[in-house]
Amino acid sequence: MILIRHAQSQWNRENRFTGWADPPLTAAGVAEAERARDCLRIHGYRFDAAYSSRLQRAIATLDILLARLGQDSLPRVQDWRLNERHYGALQGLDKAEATARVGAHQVWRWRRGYTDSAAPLLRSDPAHPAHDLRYADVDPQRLPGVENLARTRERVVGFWQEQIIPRIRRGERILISAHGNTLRALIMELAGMSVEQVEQFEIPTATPILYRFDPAARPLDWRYLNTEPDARRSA
Ligand SMILES: O=C(O)[C@H](O)COP(=O)(O)O
Repeated sequence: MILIRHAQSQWNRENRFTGWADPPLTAAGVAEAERARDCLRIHGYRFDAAYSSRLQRAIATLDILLARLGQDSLPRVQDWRLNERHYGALQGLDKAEATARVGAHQVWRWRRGYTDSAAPLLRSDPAHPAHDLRYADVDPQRLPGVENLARTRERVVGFWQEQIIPRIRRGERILISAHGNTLRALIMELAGMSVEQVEQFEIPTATPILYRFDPAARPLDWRYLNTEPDARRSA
């Protein structure tokens, strides 16, 4: 299985809290995704199933990866449970401005703390996902106005058990394009990380992670694939 955090988005570049907001990739992000795709192509990766969140930065990253792997026609599933952790009222704020206002430690707790979360978006707020038609098929009670990493982990693990484990048991090769915090939560679960470990764990954009499993879908190990042009052949 290959996991990948989407390439640089407009709000990554502007250093703004993003969560379920939906900025596009930047030109640098497109180039980053193309480097990841070349890395997968050189190693001959092919996939039986492809998943992303419902946010365009993850969908576009997946499309770029599949296009030149000759897998344009592979069906893609967009599952809301792969969306980034919902950042509540922080969404859209500049991370540096937030740091100036409340201090680096508080901002770190919001971003990396396992149980911390910011103020929620109210259900009456038009920006709450319950008003977004893209989630019209989801039970509105399940749509968050803010999440900590623990809550994010619950929905990602639900997705994992329902969608991915049966495929791995059938020997299928899976590609998942998602987000920094959903992948932190998923790898915490698969690798058995402690809360202290996951709080220190960062995932770079557009860097493929190769995850291996035994036939019973028990995780064996994982590593990053090196996308630097000179390193690709020997990775
Ligand atoms: O949602 C965001 O702002 C980013 O995708 C991830 O942000 P983080 O590094 O602050 O968790």
